[in-house]
Amino acid sequence: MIASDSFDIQVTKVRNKLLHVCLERRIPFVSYQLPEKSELSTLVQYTVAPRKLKSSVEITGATGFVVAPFEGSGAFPITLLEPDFIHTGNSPVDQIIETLQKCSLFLGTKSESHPMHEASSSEFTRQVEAIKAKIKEGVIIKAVLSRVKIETEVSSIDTIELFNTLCQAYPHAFVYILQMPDVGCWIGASPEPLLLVSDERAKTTSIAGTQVLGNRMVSDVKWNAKERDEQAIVTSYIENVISSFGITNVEKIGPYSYQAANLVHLKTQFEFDASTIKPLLGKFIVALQPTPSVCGLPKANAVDVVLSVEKHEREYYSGFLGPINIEDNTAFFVNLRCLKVVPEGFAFFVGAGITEGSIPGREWEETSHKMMTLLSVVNSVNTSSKAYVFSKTRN
Ligand SMILES: C=C(O[C@H]1C=CC=C(C(=O)O)[C@@H]1O)C(=O)O
Repeated sequence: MIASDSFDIQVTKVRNKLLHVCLERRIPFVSYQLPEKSELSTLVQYTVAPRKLKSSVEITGATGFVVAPFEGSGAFPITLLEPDFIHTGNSPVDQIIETLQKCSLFLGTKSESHPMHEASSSEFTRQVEAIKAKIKEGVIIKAVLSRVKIETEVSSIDTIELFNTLCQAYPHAFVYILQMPDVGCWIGASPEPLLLVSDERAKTTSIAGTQVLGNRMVSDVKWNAKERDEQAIVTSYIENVISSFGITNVEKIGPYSYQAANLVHLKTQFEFDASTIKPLLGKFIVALQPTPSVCGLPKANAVDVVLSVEKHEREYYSGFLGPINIEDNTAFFVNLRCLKVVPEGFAFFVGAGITEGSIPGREWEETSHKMMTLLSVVNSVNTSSKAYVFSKTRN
């Protein structure tokens, strides 16, 4: 073993200890890995419960970590964790663990469990047809249809180990685990930045159009008209939002093929001077979100169609989340490729963009492939933990 490996193992062990105490004591926390950054950050709030915001507009000037639902209904509040403690790298945890072990403030937090409806493939087909009918009527030009799948065979999985494995498997994604009152415990590996703000520059992206990569090189992937249309809808929406804020000199790159785990998407990136949006951060996010990559167009009609067609609550799936002003990072991601820990096991949330050219069976398959981003890692962790339990019982 080389020295840096043993250092990493030590760092992970220390962080695991901290995260396990937070989980056990139901203390609000988030641990995350930003894309292309190997160092993780863990934020813990143990003195008071995280703040509920009435609107994402309130995030302007805030410091902490925000989690916002797909749609701002009361049952799933926009939540801002304002950390009492931040852990990065190998900083010591013994003292904070001692404090957290004595913290009983959140032990009575009820488990955030809402009944969830799993659509069958025939129900999904009917829903795709219902959306296509709305497109024909001219009510919308695109809507994203999502579904939930609950995996029950996961009781032997340690969620912290799952999170660590996801961090290693997906260094280009935003990987997180979080637990907050009224939000619950969520784990994800999002490929979609909503807004990244550094000192001087801001970046946003349009992602839509999906294929399974398989054995191909990313550069060999060819896109058909339906996929290009789907991506163009998201791109033009984002361009309109940017220009409605009077932002000029926008550098636009794409659309180009972009690998996200087992999949490839079409992506367009926009970069511009951050000074205009910094004082209007919340307003800008409200204008961007939910983008047609998770909702549809026109936005208000698409929200209505999605809410009337889907039989489950999206909760925090397809909302956004990320740090604000934490260690110089303000980085929001669309909450995709995610799961919620529920009493029955893990609830996976996935969706696909429906346009007039959509074929229901293909859209169902696409959602199944999207689910594999997390499910393949869940299965690998599950197999290794079952093998461990088996070898322990035999010895
Ligand atoms: C809605 C999801 O993906 C979005 C992001 C990339 C490509 C998408 C698509 O091709 O439909 C979706 O817009 C999801 O992963 O649940």
